[in-house]
Amino acid sequence: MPERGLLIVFSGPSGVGKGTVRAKIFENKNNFDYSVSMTTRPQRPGEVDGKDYYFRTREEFEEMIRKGEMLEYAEYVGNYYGTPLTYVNKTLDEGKDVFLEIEVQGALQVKEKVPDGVFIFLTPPDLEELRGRLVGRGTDSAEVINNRMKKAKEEIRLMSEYDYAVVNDKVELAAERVIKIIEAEHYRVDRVMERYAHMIDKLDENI
Ligand SMILES: Nc1nc2c(ncn2[C@@H]2O[C@H](COP(=O)(O)OP(=O)(O)O)[C@@H](O)[C@H]2O)c(=O)[nH]1
Ligand SMILES: Nc1ncnc2c1ncn2[C@@H]1O[C@H](COP(=O)(O)OP(=O)(O)O)[C@@H](O)[C@H]1O
Repeated sequence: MPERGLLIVFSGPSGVGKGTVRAKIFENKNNFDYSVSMTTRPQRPGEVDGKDYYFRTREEFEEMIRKGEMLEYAEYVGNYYGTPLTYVNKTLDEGKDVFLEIEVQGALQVKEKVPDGVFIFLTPPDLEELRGRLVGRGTDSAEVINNRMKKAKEEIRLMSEYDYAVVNDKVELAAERVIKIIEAEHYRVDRVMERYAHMIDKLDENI
């Protein structure tokens, strides 16, 4: 059996740049896979079903919840978003790290279930900059942007629940910081001791 991979949870308020930083991270070859989320929100132009999200109806989504097929899910600005469990488990079992990009409520559910996950919060340098990015992206109406800003403030308050906070001042820098965190997590002493249990277990032997 290969060593189980790490579950990496990457969150931050809407518009902070999660998608952009994630794309930068995945430009490099890494030993982690992206878990494609399921959502009931309408598909945006350019988005591909099965790549950006699995776009599903509310009925289909609720059926998955009923069957216990979601690692976590949340309702966010009127739509469901969630992480299908099968892919995550299969990939971790193969020894690969899995990267989840999810909002805060979902991240807190994962923390309950997988306490040894790596929880990384992406934060904007300031709130004016965050609003500017949401406006600049041009995908949401003024009303939706106001809702997202309100939500963003609640989310930033929950930053303290995470293990790491990365400021997204520059995309390249933020991506580099995340990659370094993941690398370092592999060398945490508790993880290494587990990996090298075959050696630790022999310390009392006369070798
Ligand atoms: N809990 C949870 N949140 C998710 C999941 N997938 C995406 N999200 C979050 O849902 C929020 C809204 O996503 P989206 O509609 O794509 O908007 P955007 O991230 O602002 O472009 C973001 O904070 C996403 O990170 C998921 O599987 N579970
Ligand atoms: N470091 C950054 N500096 C300036 N603009 C950024 C930065 N990171 C992301 N953006 C821009 O901010 C907007 C929101 O980014 P996006 O990745 O869609 O955010 P999220 O996935 O967190 O909602 C996009 O237009 C993106 O190009």
